[in-house]
Amino acid sequence: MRVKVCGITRLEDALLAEELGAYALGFVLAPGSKRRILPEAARRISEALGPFVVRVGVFRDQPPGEVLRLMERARLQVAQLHGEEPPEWALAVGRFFPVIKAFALEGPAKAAWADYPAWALLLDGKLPGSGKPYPREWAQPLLKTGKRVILAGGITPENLGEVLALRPYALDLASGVEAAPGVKDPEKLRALFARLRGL
Ligand SMILES: O=C(O)c1ccccc1N[C@@H]1O[C@H](COP(=O)(O)O)[C@@H](O)[C@H]1O
Repeated sequence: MRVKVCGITRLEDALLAEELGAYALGFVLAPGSKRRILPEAARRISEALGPFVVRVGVFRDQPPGEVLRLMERARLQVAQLHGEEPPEWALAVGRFFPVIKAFALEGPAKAAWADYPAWALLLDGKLPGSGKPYPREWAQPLLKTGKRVILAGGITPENLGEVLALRPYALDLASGVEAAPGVKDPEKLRALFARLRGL
């Protein structure tokens, strides 16, 4: 299973996640986040990683020009739009970087979201990065469309089985493997990848 570890702010966390087998690492460049990282700090981490781990920038309601500037400054590879961005913004960013579009669930996902112009769609709870899960069956209408769907929102090493059962394209975790916002817990990271190998 592809796993993105999000909310990276420290080099040691990034290197451990890479070593354990993370497919992608997320750097939150959205204002107001308790996991926000400056683009220069994200760049230093990005440049220390090997070539086979995807560097994702996470944005919320930032116009395409700002997203593209930050992506370049931080040397990231995929843009995750986590707000109410109109499709035109994703198209503008998508001319330069693959886009992941996140949707906040307050009820069942809408199959029509599959038409949003993005490489993959991400389903999160109402409050991004809050660690609060939603009823997992809410993901089904979008999963059934055949679009690449990434599941996020309150995933932990303990509840991994219930999200894996839905057979998403990938999983995305922030708080479930943290000791504090922006600080990963090495034991939780190890538990996550050990469980993934065992399931
Ligand atoms: O983590 C944040 O602070 C954040 C801020 C703004 C947009 C997205 C954010 N995080 C995303 O939230 C989910 C993970 O949430 P959880 O903590 O595992 O419940 C993931 O998609 C992050 O990219």
